[in-house]
Amino acid sequence: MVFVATMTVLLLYYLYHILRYYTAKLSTNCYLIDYVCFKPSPDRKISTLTSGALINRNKSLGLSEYKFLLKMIIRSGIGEETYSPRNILEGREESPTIDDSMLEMDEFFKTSVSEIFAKTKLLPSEVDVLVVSISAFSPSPSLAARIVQQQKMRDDVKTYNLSGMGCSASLIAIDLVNNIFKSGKKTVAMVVSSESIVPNWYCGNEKSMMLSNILFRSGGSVMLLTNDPTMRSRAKMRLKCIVRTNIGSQDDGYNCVMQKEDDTGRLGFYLGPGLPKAAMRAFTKNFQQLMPQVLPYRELLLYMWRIAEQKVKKTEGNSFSAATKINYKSGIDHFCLHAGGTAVIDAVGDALGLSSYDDEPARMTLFRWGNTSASSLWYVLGYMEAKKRLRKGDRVLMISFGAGFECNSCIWEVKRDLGDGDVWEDCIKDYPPQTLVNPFFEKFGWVSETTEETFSGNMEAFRKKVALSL
Ligand SMILES: CC(C)(COP(=O)(O)OP(=O)(O)OC[C@H]1O[C@@H](n2cnc3c(N)ncnc32)[C@H](O)[C@@H]1OP(=O)(O)O)[C@@H](O)C(=O)NCCC(=O)NCCSC(=O)CC(=O)O
Repeated sequence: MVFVATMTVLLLYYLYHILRYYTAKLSTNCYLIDYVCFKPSPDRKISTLTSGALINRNKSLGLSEYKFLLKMIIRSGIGEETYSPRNILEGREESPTIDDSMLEMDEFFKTSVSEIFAKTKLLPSEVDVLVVSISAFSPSPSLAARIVQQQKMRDDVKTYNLSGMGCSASLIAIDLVNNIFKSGKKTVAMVVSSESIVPNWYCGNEKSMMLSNILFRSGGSVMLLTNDPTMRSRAKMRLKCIVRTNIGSQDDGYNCVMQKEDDTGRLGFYLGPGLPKAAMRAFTKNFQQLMPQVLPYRELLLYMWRIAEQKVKKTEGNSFSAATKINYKSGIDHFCLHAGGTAVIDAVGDALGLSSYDDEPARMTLFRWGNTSASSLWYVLGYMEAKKRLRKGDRVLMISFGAGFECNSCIWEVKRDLGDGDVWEDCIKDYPPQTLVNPFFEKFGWVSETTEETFSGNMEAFRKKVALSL
């Protein structure tokens, strides 16, 4: 009798631990419950005419800078409907205040954070972990604390505030959450990603710093994630793997994106001409690590064979040129690329042999929203969803780049057919448009034909003509 009782207790004890082990294992998955992107109000749109007036306010620009800006704007892949902070629209870009920066953040927080709770029917009090990734505005108390205050979150919520980590910070935040989830304790995490444009509008005339004014626009995204297996039927996607690469030990990688002052002391973001090359180097390294987790064995063997062949024959090129015949689409269904700029999208697209269908979500995001930095990936994903491209079982590759220089990528598995329109709802039927040409050339094309002699070097007369074109 005693023996049977002892054996039963022992059996129950082992069963309990086996059950706990498997429950904990199940709770280490990372599920994306839902996400929302921010759509600022229509009065914040920055059209060709508003941009023209904005450029004309910068008295430090000479004819060569006007020509550069015109060329860049025409080639940027950015359309007429992106959003700017209010201080810039009000003509106060040279003297931003903390209140201006807070206003830009608050409009996003108050709309999108509230929206995700309404959408998921979760409560702010159910959030255990909050990670905010906003790179270039880091006030005290932190922006994470501001969200806790606005949403009246629990006093044991664990907050993390990632700053200075650039456009790739949203995947860095996901990586952080994924690592927290590995503890096995059931957790709900919220990631809030955006960028602050207000304090970083560049009012000088250094070309590599003016470029950021053309590319970066206001936006933001909020994601709710969990490792709780009881919530997995509600989840949109499950994280399969995430790979992070940092080439900051190499000077050109470290220096190619940098917040700095120009020679006259004007603050801004420097985007070096070497950025696309650094991005490709980081991407090559990142992808080498990601590939074994993505490609089917046949493609993987083919890839390794090609690399070996290249080494034996001592032919030039990176792992992508070695692997030109590799079919990446055999392991990935959708390519969610950071909408950082046309050169970056082109480079990744060429390396992976992507079709115009594959890179359409990134190009359309750049056109409609501009480079919204850390949040841009989620607008790209939103485009895929609004187009009803994401089907149960599909794999989505997200690739992001950011200051550091970092390339971070991950694979998501779609858990059910998705078709939420979110911020694309009212316009998705118009995309892709017939042309991505913006009206800058039509309005200001004459600038490229202008020489110093045309205005006898009189920039005031030149600016007056620009004003008349508005
Ligand atoms: C700016 C562009 C749209 C221009 O397109 P083009 O097809 O015209 O490009 P191009 O290379 O022929 O360049 C045209 C002219 O611009 C000049 N030029 C190009 N890039 C420049 C730069 N960064 N600084 C200064 N000049 C630059 C070239 O020398 C050339 O000059 P000339 O005419 O005299 O020969 C593209 O180059 C682009 O998308 N670049 C990458 C943008 C970028 O850095 N995005 C990432 C943002 S950072 C990010 O997203 C992450 C983060 O911040 O963390």
